[in-house]
Amino acid sequence: WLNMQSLPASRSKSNAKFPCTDSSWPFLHQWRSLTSSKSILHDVYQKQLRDDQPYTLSGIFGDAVVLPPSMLPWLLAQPEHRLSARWAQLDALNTPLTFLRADIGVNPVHEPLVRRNLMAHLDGIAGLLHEEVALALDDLWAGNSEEAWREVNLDYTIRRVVARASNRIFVGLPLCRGNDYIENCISYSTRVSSCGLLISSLPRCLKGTLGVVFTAPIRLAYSRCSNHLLPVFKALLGGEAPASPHLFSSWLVENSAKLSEDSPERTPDYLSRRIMALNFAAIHTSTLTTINLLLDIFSSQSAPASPQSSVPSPSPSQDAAAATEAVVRLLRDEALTSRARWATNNRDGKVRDEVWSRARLNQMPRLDSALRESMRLWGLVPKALSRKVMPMPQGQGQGVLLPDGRGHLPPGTVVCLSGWGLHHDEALYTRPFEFVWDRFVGGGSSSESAGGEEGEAKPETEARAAAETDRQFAAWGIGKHACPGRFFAVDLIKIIAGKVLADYEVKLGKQRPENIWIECNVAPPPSATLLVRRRKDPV
Ligand code: HEM
Repeated sequence: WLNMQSLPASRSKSNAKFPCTDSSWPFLHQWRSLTSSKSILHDVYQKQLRDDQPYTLSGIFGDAVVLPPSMLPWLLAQPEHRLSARWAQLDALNTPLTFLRADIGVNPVHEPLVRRNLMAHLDGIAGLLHEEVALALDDLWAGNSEEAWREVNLDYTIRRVVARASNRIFVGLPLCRGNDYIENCISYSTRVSSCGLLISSLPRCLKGTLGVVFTAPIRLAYSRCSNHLLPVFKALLGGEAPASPHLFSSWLVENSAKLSEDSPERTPDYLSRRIMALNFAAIHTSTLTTINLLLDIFSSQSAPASPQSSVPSPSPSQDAAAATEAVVRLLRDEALTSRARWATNNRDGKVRDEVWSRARLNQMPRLDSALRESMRLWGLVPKALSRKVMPMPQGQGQGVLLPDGRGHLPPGTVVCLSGWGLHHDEALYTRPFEFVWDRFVGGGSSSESAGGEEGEAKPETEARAAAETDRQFAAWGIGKHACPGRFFAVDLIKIIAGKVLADYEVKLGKQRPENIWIECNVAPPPSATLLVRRRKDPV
């Protein structure tokens, strides 16, 4: 623990001597990386396919050594105490500072509950997620009128839908609908990311003092959220509120009872901070992924993946709007078929009750494929699988040797792979820069040389569900540290997108707005809007 703390906190400087990803002067490539990471990450991957060498990537927010794709199996085999995923994540956003209590990030007791309890309850919570999504979307998109078209800001509205639905499972009713709580959850999760990045750009000597100033907005957001969370946990701990099988706050309290009497993890304050760490993991990531998916679907113009596909190819004479309409129709048909199969209707044919379950969500292969394809195209971590070289106990050597003597990495070095390069590798994905929505439905020619997680050969037409990880798809990470919340996130995003497809008419301007890059972070533009109108008679 002491060893870990004594490592340079964030803004890693690579002492390893590898060629730079960019031939300009060292100072210049830090600045160039701020706006040009997309081409830098693409070029370095292409170079590595030829020379199989590591490269140093310099950036304002820290340096990293980009390993060639051939080293992926070696990287995955390294134990956490040598190459640490956790410390790479903690450093990247300075979470020991930005989570306000170092041990919330360093000792993530909420993580096993995501792996175990959240996974085990996915079936039971799908209906709750749907109920919250439906209400939140109607509040934010439909307003009082079903007649008029409305222009909605995607970032503003989807962030609130995601925050409300996630908190339906994290803390339950009525808090998940409390305006002050939700606004401050959003503020907290946004500020942990932005302040974390800002602190990363500071010289080490200024982090302590300026860190306190920069984290002030996070303190404020936490303090406001804790006004709501502390009473919830006091009631759960005191037995005044019943435990619930589908509530993360209940699982946290149950778990804390197994810890020693004097553990701070048993206090309402720590339990509240755990909920905020979950909000941080869930809100920003799921919001951006949903927005990318909606923008991709409602601007889709690509030919289908397979010539046998049921989607008509846009011909030169067919206008873009007709091509998009054809894709939307197929996805909407799937959403409506699913509703028809899982709903009970009133006598007048209107839906009375809908069953939501994993079985239902698993029967939406078109939407699954579109989501996976959107994540392939825009994966939120273009610098994938970041790992930090940890110091070894005395006598066991310092640092890590790369395979085949291709270099030595001193402690503190951060390594990664070019996830962007991997996802846009023409040998793995035909038409790599296009949104081919049905690429993973099966029957497509998506990943010709695709292998599974264990490297086994996969047939060309293999369908891939959005939450699956494999060695050609790094959007969730790969291997034992792959995102444990991905099944929950995929269910939520499919529920939101399915609802939009079934119940709303949507128009997007002529072109999909360009995503923005800030160093190795890529996101849809916060100003992106859609024109929406609630369908009068969705079915
Ligand atoms: C679309 C939404 C999401 C995306 C794109 C995403 C992506 C990721 C990625 C790329 C990693 C790092 C993997 C690595 O280093 O190899 C990660 C880790 C993690 N994610 Fe997610 N995530 C999402 C949603 C969630 C949600 C909803 C939760 C919790 C409910 C969650 C909890 C976690 C945790 C606890 C880790 C750390 C795992 C570890 O280090 O072993 N994520 N996520």
